[in-house]
Amino acid sequence: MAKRKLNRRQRWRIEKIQAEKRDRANRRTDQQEILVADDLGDEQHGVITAHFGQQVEVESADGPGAENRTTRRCHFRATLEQLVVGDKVIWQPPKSEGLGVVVAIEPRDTVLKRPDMYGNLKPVAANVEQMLVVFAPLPTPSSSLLDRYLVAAELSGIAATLVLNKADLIDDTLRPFVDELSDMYRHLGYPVLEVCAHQREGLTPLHEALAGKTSVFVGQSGVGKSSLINGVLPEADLQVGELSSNSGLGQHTTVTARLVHLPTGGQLIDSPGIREFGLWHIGEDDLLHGYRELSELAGYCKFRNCSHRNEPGCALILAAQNGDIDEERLANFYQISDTLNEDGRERYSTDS
Ligand SMILES: Nc1nc2c(ncn2[C@@H]2O[C@H](COP(=O)(O)OP(=O)(O)OP(=O)(O)O)[C@@H](O)[C@H]2O)c(=O)[nH]1
Ligand SMILES: [Zn+2]
Repeated sequence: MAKRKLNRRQRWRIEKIQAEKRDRANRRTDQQEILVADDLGDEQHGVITAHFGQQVEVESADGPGAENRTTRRCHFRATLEQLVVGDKVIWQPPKSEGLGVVVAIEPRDTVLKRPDMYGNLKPVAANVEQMLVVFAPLPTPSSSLLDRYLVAAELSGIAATLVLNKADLIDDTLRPFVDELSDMYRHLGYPVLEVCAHQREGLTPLHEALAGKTSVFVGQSGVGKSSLINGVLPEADLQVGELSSNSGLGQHTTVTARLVHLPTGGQLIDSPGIREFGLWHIGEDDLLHGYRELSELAGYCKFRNCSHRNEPGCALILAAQNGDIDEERLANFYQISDTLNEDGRERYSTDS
């Protein structure tokens, strides 16, 4: 059969496909070289402190204090589930020059997830112990939005602390409103700290709350998360600041998370993806479990399948009528529940 002459466009397409094939083959060889190499040292424990596509940064510590910490770039075995910042891992250093290899992930205590661009839930951080939910007099706080973060924290098994920033803006008119809001959450057992990132006031209790734990800051855009993070981080550790400066205008362009150490001994994990953390994957039953005072009562409803909307003998409605629980929380529960679509996914992020 006579060979058909290809036009320029067709030749370009074929060259592109061949280049992609070569690229894939090179990547495979690269991986094989890493995995079959027997020039790796003993297994060590480490924590993922940053993720860069095909590589991660792993930190190991020989003892307490920054002087005992070392970080090393590593590849990871292709068979591992997706590694995220905060993951505790087993890795092997190279015997000579080069990259280490992460060979196993230790079971995660907690995991924060969010949907990727295709809507599939992907982990973004692991082993977070504390969520600092930031709010401020401006933008005007919404208890429904705060509840969303708190529910997400409860359902992830992460302790939550509320941080009221921009205390300098609380005048006599605003004071009763923010106090009422803070008291509602304090009564539920959530600590509420009042701080001012601009005047660096109230930072001592914040440092104390951060000490010895792995924390994340979450909250609506503009409440001052970047300002607070810069306030608690030492000068030398401004990587988080660099990340957050991308989102200073509300544009979350950087997706890489990073774990940094605080002078107080705690750790902070930060990324724009974590800051937008929301109720991505919950159904109505889960939602109730995220409301600590409501879920406790639900067992006392007259009907086992009570929807807690208008049934006689609903323990939640009765408690709200008697003033035993805050009506605002019940109203928020209804409102969030209404935004859950049929397959149990929240249609709106906490950033909306
Ligand atoms: N008055 C006052 N303004 C503050 C304070 N802290 C932060 N701000 C201001 O609030 C605005 C938003 O602060 P950011 O730190 O960028 O807020 P953010 O929550 O990180 O915002 P995103 O990056 O969009 O999520 C900036 O103009 C800050 O200067 C404060 O304590 N008092
Ligand atoms: Zn009920």
